[in-house]
Amino acid sequence: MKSVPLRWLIVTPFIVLTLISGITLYFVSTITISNIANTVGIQYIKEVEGRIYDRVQNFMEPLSNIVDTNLHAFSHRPALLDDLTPIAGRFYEQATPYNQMTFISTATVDGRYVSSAQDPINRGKHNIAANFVHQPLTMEGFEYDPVNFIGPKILSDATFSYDPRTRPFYLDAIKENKMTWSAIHPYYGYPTLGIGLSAPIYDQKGTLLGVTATSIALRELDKYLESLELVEGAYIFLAEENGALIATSEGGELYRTTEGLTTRVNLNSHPNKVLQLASGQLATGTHQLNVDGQEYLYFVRAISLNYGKKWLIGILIPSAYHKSILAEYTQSTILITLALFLCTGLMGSLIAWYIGKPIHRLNEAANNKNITSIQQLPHPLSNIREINSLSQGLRSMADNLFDIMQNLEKKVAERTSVLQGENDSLLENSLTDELTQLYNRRGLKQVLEQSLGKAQQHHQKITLVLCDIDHFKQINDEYGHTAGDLALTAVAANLKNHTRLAEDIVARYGGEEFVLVFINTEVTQVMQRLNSIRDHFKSNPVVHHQHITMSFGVVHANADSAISAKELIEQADKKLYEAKNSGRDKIVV
Ligand SMILES: Nc1nc2c(ncn2[C@@H]2O[C@H](COP(=O)(O)OP(=O)(O)OP(=O)(O)O)[C@@H](O)[C@H]2O)c(=O)[nH]1
Repeated sequence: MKSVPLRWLIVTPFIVLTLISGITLYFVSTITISNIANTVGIQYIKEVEGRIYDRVQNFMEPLSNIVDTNLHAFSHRPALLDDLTPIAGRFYEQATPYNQMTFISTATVDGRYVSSAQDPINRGKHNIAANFVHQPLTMEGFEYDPVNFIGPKILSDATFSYDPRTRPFYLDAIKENKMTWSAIHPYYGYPTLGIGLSAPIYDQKGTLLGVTATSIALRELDKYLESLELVEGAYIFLAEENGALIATSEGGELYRTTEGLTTRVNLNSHPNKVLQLASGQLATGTHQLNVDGQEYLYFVRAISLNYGKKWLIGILIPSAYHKSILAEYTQSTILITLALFLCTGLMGSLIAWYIGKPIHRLNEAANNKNITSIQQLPHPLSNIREINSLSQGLRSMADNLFDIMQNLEKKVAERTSVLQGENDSLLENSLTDELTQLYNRRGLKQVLEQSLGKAQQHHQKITLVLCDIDHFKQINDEYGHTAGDLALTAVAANLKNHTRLAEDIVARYGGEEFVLVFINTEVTQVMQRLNSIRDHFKSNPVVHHQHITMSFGVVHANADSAISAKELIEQADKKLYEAKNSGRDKIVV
């Protein structure tokens, strides 16, 4: 199996994980992002819509509460309507908390009218209007007086003839004979719409006493929608069920006056194309709207006010908005994830390097032919316990091996020395004649060739003598073999005594035949030696008073002669043969 580097083993899983995570995150985010964006968008819309719903409800609630309260009071205590002056104070106080409560009024069946009148735009302009104070059915404006309720007349206000029973709020309430909403209408002279709620007053016997009403300016709702901080490109509208606008986040006009004719702005005629197209889908619920290629999430919710009034809230948000936010988040998440994996991979690589480096060093030392490279490894080798214990193990193994090797070397040296001795002894034995301790024929061959080569190299003379004991058989026959051996030993000693130990050679050539080699010696000197040898035999018996003689064949080679050892011996043999044949005890040169 192919081995894998530690670094790759650690880093590869992180690279694979990074790729898988990146690809998975990319696909998951691409597929789910639009669903999530829609869900988030709808959540956002619902949250905004809830706030608007509550705001509109809170805004409109006082209207019906006040009418309800007054209706209840007058129908149970009709006498209150006998004097409308305190009613002026009551209405003034009721309107005080609400800046947009333009009128809180009551008209009686006999045509009297009193109201708390409030400027729909300019806050603080809060007065009393009544048509019975100085002249019946003549409307006048009055300052509020906390004691008398109706204070001095406001001179700047126009005085005009006014019969409330001819006004829509009165007529509608009588006609419907119940709590009735007025149509939403502009306040003349003011840039705001308004709406009223009126109810006929009956006493407990069912006698009609008049009509009580309130009206409110709706400009606050428009300002509220405008003030909402929405995502860029979003729109909100508040409209009636037929699409007539009550308020928008646009802050655009809500009614137009053309040639004295005032008309409400409807969604379907709105200059903003998004709002205009929104008019096509006023059913409550979630819709998708495409305006010039731009997708909008569009949500419509109904607001049910008291007494059967129903309005619509519409919210439009560009779908791209949440998608782009989510895409940014997803992108960041992917990048952070990838960066994390990358860092982890790098960290893994560093760890691998940290672990791998001492292992690599161990490996190098282990592969080195010199065992000391393991012994010389630093200690501790690494901060990793396992690697240190491996290094320690390897070091002690190397120490043991080192000791074993040293012992082995010592034993081999000892053994080699013994073998060398044995070898020397064997060699000596193989070259020496056991009986006479002279060179045997093999020894003679070896030393003769060396001496001959040396003599020829140094241009020295060399003389070889082959000699044989005469009639040696008779000694054996007469005295036995042991005596013959003693005789041979005595001959060898005599020959040896007449040669120079360092330079000359004495050898037993075989049986009772011997060889003498004289280096750098004149023939006359050789002859002297041979004669001395012969003399010694004459005066010294070799065994049992037995004297012997020897025959000699002498070959002399000059300094420049190129004769071989073999030729020397052959020639000497011939001379010896001559000596033997010519009567023995002779030297033939
Ligand atoms: N004791 C003993 N006798 C040996 C040894 N080697 C050879 N001989 C004897 O030497 C004798 C040699 O005899 P021969 O070859 O007939 O020669 P010889 O009697 O000396 O006569 P010539 O050489 O002709 O003078 C034989 O009897 C051998 O047995 C040895 O190592 N010990």
